[in-house]
Amino acid sequence: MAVVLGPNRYGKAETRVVRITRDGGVHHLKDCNVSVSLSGDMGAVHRVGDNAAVLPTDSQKNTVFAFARKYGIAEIEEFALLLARHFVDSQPTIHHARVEVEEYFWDRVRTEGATDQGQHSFVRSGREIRTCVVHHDGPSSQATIVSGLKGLTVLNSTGSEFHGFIEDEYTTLRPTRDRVLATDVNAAWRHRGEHEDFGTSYERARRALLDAFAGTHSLSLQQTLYAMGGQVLEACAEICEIHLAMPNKHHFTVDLEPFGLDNPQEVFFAADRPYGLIEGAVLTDDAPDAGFAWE
Ligand SMILES: O=c1[nH]c(=O)c2[nH]c(=O)[nH]c2[nH]1
Repeated sequence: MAVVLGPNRYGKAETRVVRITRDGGVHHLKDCNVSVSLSGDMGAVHRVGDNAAVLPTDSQKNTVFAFARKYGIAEIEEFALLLARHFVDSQPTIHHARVEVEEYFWDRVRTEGATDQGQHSFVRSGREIRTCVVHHDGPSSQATIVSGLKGLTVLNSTGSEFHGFIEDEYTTLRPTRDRVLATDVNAAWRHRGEHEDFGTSYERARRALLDAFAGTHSLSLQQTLYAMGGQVLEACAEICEIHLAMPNKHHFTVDLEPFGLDNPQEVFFAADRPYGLIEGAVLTDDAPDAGFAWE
């Protein structure tokens, strides 16, 4: 029996980089978490510890900071592409780069009455986290770009039903015609190509997700998921595939009868676990092959 090296990759995970751009007294903040993962001619380092082909993860981290200084961070997809291309194109032993970036939003602090407030004071936003994953494997092939978001928490206080499901000997769930539907939207969408306005595209996709969540009278979270994915694809011609993972954040109507009280859908127990986890992909029928986009 012979032992061989299987798929492998390595890189610096979670470089936290904050880029401040000074526009006179007005500052702009970009707060990111960058994870680099490289692969290539890594047989010798695994077999005999020969590091000649290895670009240290420490250098990868330094590159993230240096690029943030040299080029700034506009859209996270552009920054990820810049890094991915740099690692593959500058190092003959590196054949593939995966760069993942998370962006954390900050809002300006604005104080009543003061005119110069908010120019350099920020409060971490309660918004979702914006994400992207870029793969690049050399000048001959197109990079793949997946954008997305995590933790977009939404709730419909009515307009949701769940009935008609299988009832077996273990079923206790009662069918309902009116329930609270809440979820944390985790979504990742694949762009058809490289040349996008990623900022506008992100806002359009996010808007479509929210519009579809609010606008769908839901018979199941699965139906809502499909409607949300479909609306993103309809609103954004530059996107060909979307993956969604949505926990069903159950809100159980509390039985207040022991206290002589009714509860006409007003008081809920918001359980945090266990939760139903609904996952699915929606794509256009002409979506090109995904390649390694989802790896
Ligand atoms: O929208 C739902 N989908 C399910 O599959 C499910 N299962 C469950 O217990 N509640 C729900 N709700």
